[in-house]
Amino acid sequence: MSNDNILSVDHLMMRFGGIVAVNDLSFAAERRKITALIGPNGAGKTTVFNCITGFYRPSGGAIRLAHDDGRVVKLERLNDFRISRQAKVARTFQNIRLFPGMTALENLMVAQHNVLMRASGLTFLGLIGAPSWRSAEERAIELARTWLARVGLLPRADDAAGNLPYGDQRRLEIARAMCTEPALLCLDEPAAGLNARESGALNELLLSIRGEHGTSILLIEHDMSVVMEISDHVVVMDYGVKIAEGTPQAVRDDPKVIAAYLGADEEEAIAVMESTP
Ligand SMILES: Nc1ncnc2c1ncn2[C@@H]1O[C@H](COP(=O)(O)OP(=O)(O)OP(=O)(O)O)[C@@H](O)[C@H]1O
Repeated sequence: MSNDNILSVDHLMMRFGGIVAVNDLSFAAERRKITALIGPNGAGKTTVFNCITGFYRPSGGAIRLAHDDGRVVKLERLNDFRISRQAKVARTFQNIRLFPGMTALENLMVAQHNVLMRASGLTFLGLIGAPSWRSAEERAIELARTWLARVGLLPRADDAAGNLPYGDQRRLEIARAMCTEPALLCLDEPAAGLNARESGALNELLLSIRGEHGTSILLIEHDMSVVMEISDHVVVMDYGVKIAEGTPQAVRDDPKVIAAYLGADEEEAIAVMESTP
């Protein structure tokens, strides 16, 4: 890997009472690349995400995010609100967390709440319809419509998010995260529950977010067809520690990785070994 890392995780520790969920984990995610974090169930992947995105305060170690302009943010010291606002880290969750009764467009407007609240002068300018507020609102609608189009959901902009098919809801969540204009996009199992066609569409979307949009992506994923096809770098965890990292091809052929998956779940082990990068 080059040294242009957007994220550096150094000696990360996370303990829950007597359980050591993440044990002295170090890895980096390169700027404008897709880094995948994989490993059998319970390996500690989501805990790492929760530390990066401020849901958990790590028991030890450092997590640094380096912006394009050289500014470095110490994520382990910030709460989740500041991490999304100052560090520009956005995430999606294993379970879909949209507002089901709001339309697809409204879900993307809610994501821009911080920008709109500032533009509204904490509601006053919004109430009187000040020009600065109106132009901020127009920009927010434009950004929302751009991302709806990018994920193929513009025709369904006015449909309730909860009425969309499952695969569409997953893409809408990614669009919502992108409306916050993140420097780093963290996706927790975005392919969970998708069929092969939907996984293919997800791959294309993530490659375009990395390629055309230039956003760095950190991905937890069990679907090896996604991991092997789109990742630039793969970090493999087992029992809270890193057991391997490298290109998709290198980790797929690594005996330690195969052993970890064999010990965990036969179906997953076969998926790793049969996957083609
Ligand atoms: N809030 C918590 N309190 C106590 N233990 C926890 C907590 N969160 C995670 N753990 C434990 O930490 C370990 C790692 O869990 P984690 O969810 O990070 O694994 P994972 O690799 O994301 O698993 P999966 O692929 O199944 O989502 C597990 O043993 C889990 O039970």
